[in-house]
Amino acid sequence: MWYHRLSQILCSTRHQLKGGFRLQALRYPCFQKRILAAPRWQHSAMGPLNGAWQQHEDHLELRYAGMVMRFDYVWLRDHCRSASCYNSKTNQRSLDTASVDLAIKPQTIRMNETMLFLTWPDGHVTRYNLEWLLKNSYEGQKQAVQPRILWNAEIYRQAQVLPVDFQSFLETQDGLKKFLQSFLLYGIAFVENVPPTREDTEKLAGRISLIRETIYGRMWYFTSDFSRGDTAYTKLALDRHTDTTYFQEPCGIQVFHCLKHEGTGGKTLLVDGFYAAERVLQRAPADFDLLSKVPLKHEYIENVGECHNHMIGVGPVLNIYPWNKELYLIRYNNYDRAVINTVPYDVVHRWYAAHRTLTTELRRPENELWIKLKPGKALFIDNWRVLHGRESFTGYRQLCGCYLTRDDVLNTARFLGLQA
Ligand SMILES: C[N+](C)(C)CCCC[C@H](N)C(=O)O
Ligand SMILES: O=C(O)CCC(=O)C(=O)O
Ligand SMILES: [Fe+2]
Repeated sequence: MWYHRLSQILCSTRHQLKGGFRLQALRYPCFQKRILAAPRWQHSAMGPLNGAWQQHEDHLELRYAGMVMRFDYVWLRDHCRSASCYNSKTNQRSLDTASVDLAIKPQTIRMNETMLFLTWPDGHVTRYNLEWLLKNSYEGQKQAVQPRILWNAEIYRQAQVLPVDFQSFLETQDGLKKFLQSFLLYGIAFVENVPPTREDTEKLAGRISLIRETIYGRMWYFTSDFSRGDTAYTKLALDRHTDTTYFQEPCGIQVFHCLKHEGTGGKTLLVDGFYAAERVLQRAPADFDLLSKVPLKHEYIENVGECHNHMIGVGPVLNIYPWNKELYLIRYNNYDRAVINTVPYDVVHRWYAAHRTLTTELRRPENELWIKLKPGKALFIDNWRVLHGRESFTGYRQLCGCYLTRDDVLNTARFLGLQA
C-alpha cells in the first residue's frame, strides 16, 4: 500500500519538476544573459540510459535513466569523492565544508555515458558516477522506502510466515537472515524451540543486537507481583500500546518469552500500527497530518520501594520522514500519555478527533492478531510499529524479555545484505 501512495507522490513530483523548469525560464527574463550558455540540454554521447544536463543559475539539472534530478552547486562540491575530499578507507569526508564558497559554480561541466565531470574555479575536478548520483539524489531517495507488508489478522495469517528454529537462528546466517527479513517486513517475528530460560532468551537477543538496558533492567523477568509501579506487573488486561513512549527515543524492539503460565487468559494482542495509520491517511488525511505534527508528552512516574523514576518523552503520535512522508515511528500509549499542555485548545480538540480516528482503526477486530505465548516461543516486536496488549489472566504467569536498540538490529540486517 505504501508503494502505491509513494509512486503517486513521485509522479506528481516529476510533473512539478517539469512545470517548475518552464516557470523558471519565464520568471527570469535576464536568465540567459547571466549564464554562459543558453539553458539548453547538453547530451552525453547517446547511451542506453540517455543522460543530459542543463546548467542553471543556482543548480544543475540532470536527466538520467528517466529521472530528473536537481543538484545545488555547494552540494556537488561538498560530496566530491576525490582522494583529497573523501577518505574512502574510512568512508568519511575530509573536505571542510565551511571552506566552500556558498556562491560556488562549476567552471566547466562535461559528461560521458557513465560519468559527470565538474571543474571548479580553483581547478579542482570532481567526478561523479551517474548511477551514484541517481541513488544519492533527493529525487532518488523519494523512491527508497523500506519494503514492508502492512497487515491485519487475515493478511498476516494468509502469509503463513514461518517461525525460525532456535538452533538455526543461533548457528546459521541463513536462519538469522530469514528471521530478520520477516521481522523487517511485518514488524513481528517468532523463534521456536527456545529453551525456556532467561539465559537462552538473552542469548537469542544478543545474536541480533545489543540489549538496551533501561529502568527495568537489562533482561527483565516479571510476574504479577506489583513489584513495580506499572500495570504490566498485575493480572489486568492491557489495551494495545507501544512501550516506553516516555523515552525521548522509545525502545526499538521488544522481546517477549513466556517462561511459565499456570492459569487462564493472558493472550497477547498484536496490531500493526502502520496498517492502521495508512487507513487514517486514506480516509482522513487531515487527521493523519495532525497526528504527525502535534507533539505530546508521555510520562512515567514511579515511587515504589527503591524505584524512583520520572521519565518524560516528547514527540507526535505519528513520526514521518519529511522527504517522502514515510512513517517510521508510532508512539501510542493512552496509559502513559501525560497532561497535554503543549497545544492550544482548538488544536487540542482537533487532535482528540484525530486520535479517535486512529484509535477506531487500531481497535477494529479484524486488525487484531491474538496469540498465546508459550514456553519455547519467543516473540520479537518492532516497538516503533506494532502495538501489543494482553488479555487479563489468572494464575502464575512468568514473562521474561528485554528491549533491543534499534540501530543494532538494523546494523545486523544491513550486514546480511537486507535493506534496513
Ligand atoms: C516490559 N516491562 C515489563 C519491563 C516494562 C513494562 C513497561 C510498561 C509501561 N507502561 C510502558 O508501556 O512502557
Ligand atoms: O504481560 C504481557 O503480556 C505484556 C505486558 C506489557 O505490555 C509489557 O510488558 O510491556
Ligand atoms: Fe507493554
